[in-house]
Amino acid sequence: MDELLSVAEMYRADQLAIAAGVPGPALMEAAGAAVVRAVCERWAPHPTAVLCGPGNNGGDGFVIARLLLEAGWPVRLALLGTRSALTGDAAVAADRWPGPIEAADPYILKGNPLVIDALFGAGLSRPLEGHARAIVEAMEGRTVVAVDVPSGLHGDSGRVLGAAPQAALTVTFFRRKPGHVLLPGRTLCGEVVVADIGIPERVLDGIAPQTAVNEPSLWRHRFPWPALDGHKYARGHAVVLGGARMTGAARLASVAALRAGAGLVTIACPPAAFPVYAAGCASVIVDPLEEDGAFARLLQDQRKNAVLIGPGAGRGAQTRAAVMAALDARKACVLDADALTSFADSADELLDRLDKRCVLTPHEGEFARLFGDSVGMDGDKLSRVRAAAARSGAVVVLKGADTAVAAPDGRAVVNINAPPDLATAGTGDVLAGIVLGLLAQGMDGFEAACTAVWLHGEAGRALGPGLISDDLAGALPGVLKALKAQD
Ligand SMILES: NC(=O)C1=CN([C@@H]2O[C@H](COP(=O)(O)OP(=O)(O)OC[C@H]3O[C@@H](n4cnc5c(N)ncnc54)[C@H](O)[C@@H]3O)[C@@H](O)[C@H]2O)[C@@H](O)CC1
Ligand SMILES: [K+]
Repeated sequence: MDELLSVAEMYRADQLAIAAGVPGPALMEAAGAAVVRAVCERWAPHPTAVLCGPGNNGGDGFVIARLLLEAGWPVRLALLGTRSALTGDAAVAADRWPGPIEAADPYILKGNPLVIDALFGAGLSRPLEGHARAIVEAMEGRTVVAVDVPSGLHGDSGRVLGAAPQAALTVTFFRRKPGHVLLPGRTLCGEVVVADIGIPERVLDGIAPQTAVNEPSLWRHRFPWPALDGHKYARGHAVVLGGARMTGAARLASVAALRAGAGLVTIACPPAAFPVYAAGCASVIVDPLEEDGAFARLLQDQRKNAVLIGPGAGRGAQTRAAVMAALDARKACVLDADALTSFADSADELLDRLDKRCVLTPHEGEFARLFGDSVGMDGDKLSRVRAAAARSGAVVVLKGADTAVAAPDGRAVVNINAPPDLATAGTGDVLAGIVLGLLAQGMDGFEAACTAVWLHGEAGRALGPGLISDDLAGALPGVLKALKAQD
């Protein structure tokens, strides 16, 4: 499993490693050596400027400078702050640096050296200003190798505090931090190498991280592959509420639910729209809602076990009533788009009714409308999605290029396989449909959401540039086949 450690958890990992007998200076020496290894694998000896900060990130820099010098590289080292202010392991590392210590002035970047950014790492505690900011800004356009994180990037949030350089390579230690995968951090890090610095794996038992990169090892063992002796009813019957006008959305979602493996999919739609839906995918059942209360009656069928409401549903009282009908019928639910926005003025009415068999799939705008009052929009993406899941009791998928998924019990993942080509109309409807198809097959809400987000990203990658949302479901068989081959 690819855990993501918060900054606090990483400090705890360091402490536990030291308590287990790995000395602090040995960790720093290993960290520096790992950076040098990564650098030497990628660049030939080259004039290099190592910029060291006032803490242990700077200590790593002293180790790096010494090891590069020993490897025959032309190295200059500059320190932000004074040598006498260094303490602990950083002071030990500085003692072992045989060369001069220059002032961290943008002048040191003259001649376009390779820049090793060891100014600030996990200890970043406030926005960069003054001298620190000037030297970071002077890195613009240079080739930068970041130690742990690009300085100024916050390891928990992925946000820039003041300024941060664009790195070509970031070498971090033991495990990635959320800031390496959340935007804009992921972009600023460039290539990320995770180095083993001698922290024993078992320290994770004492930390029990709750955050991970979304990858198949988290949920593959529970993927609902059809059984040889199974039949379509064993694979669930998913229902999609179809709208009167934006009919494409429910059609995209219904096909995606089928491709994700649902045994049957029904679109329940206004009678006037019946011909449009009926002329769509031949594998989808279309059921016109002839009179008031027809949707609730349709859901009385116990075999219909999962419901998607939102894509193209329209905003307002009718959609709110449909959501309440699905919740009253105790179906597994996916609520997306208009189903979320319809509760913008009465968020608590919805949030008080949800449980972990409900998956909400808002983008940032929908999230703001539903959770703006309870959770707010100031926190970073992971904190907000976690708070939203805790508030609602539902699984929340906060979409974007760095989609984050949280369960009400505190688990969360960040998804990193989605290509930018997915930023096109209708892809959200497809995602909602995949979640629905997996819920119909009995997957639990959090696992269904994580699986769906990953499959959606893989389908996007398989198609690449030029993809439109109509293509995505058709790419799922190839993605699923490759996933199955990993078993
Ligand atoms: N045993 C350990 O804890 C290990 C730590 N390692 C390195 O140590 C780093 C963490 O070290 P530290 O906890 O000393 O933290 P940092 O070295 O990241 O920064 C802390 C220092 O920066 C100052 N500072 C923070 N934000 C500032 C700002 N905006 N402007 C100016 N000064 C600012 C703080 O006052 C403090 O002096 C990691 O990122 C990693 O690179 C590695 O050597 C591996 C082992
Ligand atoms: K750094």
